[in-house]
Amino acid sequence: MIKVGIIGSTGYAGQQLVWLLHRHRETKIVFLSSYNYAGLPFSNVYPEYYQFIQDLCIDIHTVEKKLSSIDLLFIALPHGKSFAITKKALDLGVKVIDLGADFRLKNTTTYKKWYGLNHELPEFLSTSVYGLPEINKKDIKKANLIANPGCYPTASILALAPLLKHKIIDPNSIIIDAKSGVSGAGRKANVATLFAECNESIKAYGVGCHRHTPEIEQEVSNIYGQDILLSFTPHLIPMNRGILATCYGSLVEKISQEDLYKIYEDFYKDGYFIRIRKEIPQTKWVKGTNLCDIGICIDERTDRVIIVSAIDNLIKGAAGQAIQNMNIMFDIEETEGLKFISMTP
Ligand SMILES: NC(=O)C1=CN([C@@H]2O[C@H](COP(=O)(O)OP(=O)(O)OC[C@H]3O[C@@H](n4cnc5c(N)ncnc54)[C@H](OP(=O)(O)O)[C@@H]3O)[C@@H](O)[C@H]2O)C=CC1
Ligand SMILES: CC(=O)N[C@@H](CCC(=O)OP(=O)(O)O)C(=O)O
Repeated sequence: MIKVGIIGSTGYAGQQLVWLLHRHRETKIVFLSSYNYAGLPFSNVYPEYYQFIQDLCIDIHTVEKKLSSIDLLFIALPHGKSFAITKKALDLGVKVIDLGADFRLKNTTTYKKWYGLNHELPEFLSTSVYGLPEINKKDIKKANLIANPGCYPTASILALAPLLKHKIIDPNSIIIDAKSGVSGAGRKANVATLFAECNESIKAYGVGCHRHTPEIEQEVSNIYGQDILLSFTPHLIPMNRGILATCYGSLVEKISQEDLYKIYEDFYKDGYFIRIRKEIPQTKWVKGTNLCDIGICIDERTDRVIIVSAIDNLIKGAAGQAIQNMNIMFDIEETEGLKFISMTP
């Protein structure tokens, strides 16, 4: 049994970890922690867990005392809040999976520029691993610290990786147009995600300046083997969960739809969670699952390729991917606790 603790368990991403781990056969939750709800039962915060999860939420000081009783710490806190506890855990030999962004960007100047914070643990960046299993599985196996990818980057990088690995598109032609449900913004009060503000409306935000841009650029540059700059525009959609990323690139030479389909199938042949679809996917097909559905279209008129990927932001975009990483790190079946089909309707 892998003994785990969850910090930030009362947020949307943390709560989703609890939901998934509850039925994971190889883990035991040792503690859940919260900031505002410390001392209260988890099921007071989320009454749907009544009878199933009886743990009290503990505070950060109690977490520190309990670190030596776990094998793995999940952290689901806002940016900039993970540094101190990550160091304490790693010093005690506890592995860490951080669902936030504090260890994703390898360059501290880039982190400062996009997050407005000084990086407090630069010495950990050379060994932290970007936890996208379909790309970095070998490194994840050996890692002690995983930077779990952002939700938009997960959908975007998985959509673009085969095109870049095989140099099928001009790397400077990439445009990503992505949409997210409101749970992507977290549970904290936020005027933009109030029902009356976002229902019956769609808006672009972070246009030209969203902090996931450098994260996507870093990872696609690694895959391509050369620095890439791209355009990324996120949109808020009035639904609870889901991300749809529509990615465009200019072909460097003509390729048939069938050949490109084969390239994608081959690239993801070991990726249980990646489904290369003959149709263009919808978020509904992956809602509540750890799947990423990818649809491919060659636009012969413009010599562009259009790739559409769909994920659930809280599962493949956060908690599910974190558990997939845990499974790989602890050498258990990669799909343990994650084999769901979306619930319809
Ligand atoms: N939502 C999503 O789709 C995704 C989120 N992530 C990342 O996961 C992390 C958590 O996000 P999410 O669950 O959405 O956010 P929420 O706002 O829903 O939850 C944040 C959690 O952090 C705790 N917290 C808030 N402020 C502090 C603080 N100052 N010190 C300690 N704890 C604090 C909260 O505690 P309390 O409840 O007690 O206030 C809560 O448990 C973030 O880094 C986010 O970027 C990554 C991918 C997708
Ligand atoms: C709809 C919405 O607001 N989404 C969030 C993305 C959340 C996420 O995955 O991001 P991090 O883990 O990098 O914070 C946003 O755009 O800020």
